[in-house]
Amino acid sequence: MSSCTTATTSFPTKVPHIHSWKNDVFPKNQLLGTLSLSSKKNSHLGFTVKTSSQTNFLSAMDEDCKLEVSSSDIPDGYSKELEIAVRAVHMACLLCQRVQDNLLSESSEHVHSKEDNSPVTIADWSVQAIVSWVLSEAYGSENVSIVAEEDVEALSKASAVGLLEAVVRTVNECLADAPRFGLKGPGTDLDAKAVLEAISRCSLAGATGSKFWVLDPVDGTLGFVRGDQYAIALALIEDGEPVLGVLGCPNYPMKKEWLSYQNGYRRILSRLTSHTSESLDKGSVLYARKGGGRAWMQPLMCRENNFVWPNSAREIRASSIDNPALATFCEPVEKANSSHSFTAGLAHSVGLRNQPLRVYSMVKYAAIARGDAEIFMKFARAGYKEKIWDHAAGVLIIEEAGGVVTDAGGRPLDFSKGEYLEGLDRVTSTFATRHINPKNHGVEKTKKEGSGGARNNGNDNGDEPFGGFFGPGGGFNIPGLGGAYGGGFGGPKGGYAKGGVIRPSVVCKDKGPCLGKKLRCPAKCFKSYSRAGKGYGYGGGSGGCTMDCKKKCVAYC
Ligand SMILES: Nc1ncnc2c1ncn2[C@@H]1O[C@H](COP(=O)(O)OS(=O)(=O)O)[C@@H](OP(=O)(O)O)[C@H]1O
Ligand SMILES: [Mg+2]
Repeated sequence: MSSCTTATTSFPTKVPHIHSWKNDVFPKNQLLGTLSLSSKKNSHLGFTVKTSSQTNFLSAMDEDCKLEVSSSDIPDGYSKELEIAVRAVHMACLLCQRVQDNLLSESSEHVHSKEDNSPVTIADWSVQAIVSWVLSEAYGSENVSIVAEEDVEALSKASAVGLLEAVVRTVNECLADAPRFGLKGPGTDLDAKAVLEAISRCSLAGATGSKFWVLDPVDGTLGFVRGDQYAIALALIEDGEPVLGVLGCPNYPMKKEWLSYQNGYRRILSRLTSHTSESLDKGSVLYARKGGGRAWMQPLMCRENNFVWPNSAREIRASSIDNPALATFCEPVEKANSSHSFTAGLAHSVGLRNQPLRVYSMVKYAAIARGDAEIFMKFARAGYKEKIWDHAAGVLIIEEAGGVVTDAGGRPLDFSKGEYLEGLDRVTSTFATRHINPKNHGVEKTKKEGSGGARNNGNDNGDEPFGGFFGPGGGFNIPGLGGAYGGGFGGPKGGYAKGGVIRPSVVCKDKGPCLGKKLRCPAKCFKSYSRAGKGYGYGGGSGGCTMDCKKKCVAYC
């Protein structure tokens, strides 16, 4: 019998409640306390981990703690890959925490500029090196294809000798800890050549293969250098679809309530309190594999402890809130990455009332998967092409947690076309929506058709569900999306134009008092947009409403 236990939570009772997030990442009045987290009671004990199928690469040090429990409802595929990926990401989180601590205490000596002016730190290269090294050791470098964000160009220059030394040192410090994560270390330190090789083994060319890993070593580099949220994102893609996703979120705590404690306070408090696996300053690692319908969240381990797989993981579920007024959407912190004014208009038009949750990096995906928010909107500048490593891990985790991820047109994201997400609907945009029963809400149909709200612009009888993401009668209707692109709503017969905006109408198909009744969105629910911002190019009108086809038979804003 396993002697391992799940550590209990240590939470100081007299902690000041502080809402002042750096850069307003979690704005004041943010709902963090008001959204209900729909967590299942399951522990991680149902998760299959077959130690017999693992290679010697996994050290024997935590054999006692491995669970031999099998589970019929979780597919067994990728269990070895998942375990190694989770261990590697935990190790990378520790590396990043160390570098971030140094960064915050030593000024910006460790921050460098890439050609696109985004800051890149020692952590980016070091994480890429260690993940590449770990995967190559596990499978043989010739068998592993990794697509990752960083290259070695800047690091190989004669002028970057000091930088390279710092990366090599960081990599070796981290790998020296490998046994604590149940991974075999290199034995002797890697030299600069080996580190550069590990980094450059990750090539963009691999993105066209049928099976490859995709890594964003530090997603949300801005958040990282500002001492805020960031993520380490590792996914395995097979035949164009993510099959494994692991998201390391070193500043995203296990408990939603802890989000309201400012990062710096959490760090100080945790040093004053006893360390457990859920100390206040500890972040988390989220993971899932395709088809299981389950996603998990683990606390980062304390620095002096050994990592035990898969102890302390708890199942997470996407939110089940279905009232837009209670829902929250996430979006990037930086306006340059996504138009805040556009999303504000869209949010208003669909009845979202809460302040947006602006958070750096793929932690937005973590927030949705954990049920801290319901929707993710990102509308990048025209011409910007989304990269696969900024989405792959998060998409899978959300989907397995019960959410839906599509582009603005309701189509699933396509990871089969190389380094970029090609063919995103019109502008680059992604949506992550809450858990919803597709059959009840008309999503299945729109997904099959390969479109969503915008698809219904061409609806010529006004009878079909609009809104693409969610049909009438439940969930959020997001008709504003189609309208905001200039298409309006409804169609030549079913729609009604006012001020350049076509109002949708719907004939209710739900059995009950509303069956057959025609509902039309009130005109006041719509307003026109000329542009969302320089360079964004969103035109047309926007607006939307919710149709209650179940009980009250009314359409309201
Ligand atoms: N102009 C522009 N538009 C849209 N997206 C861009 C743009 N430039 C960069 N990126 C990519 O966005 C990643 C950061 O996205 P976020 O959603 O985390 O944005 S934000 O940091 O919260 O503002 C960021 O990831 P990292 O580079 O890993 O930080 C980039 O891949
Ligand atoms: Mg990124």
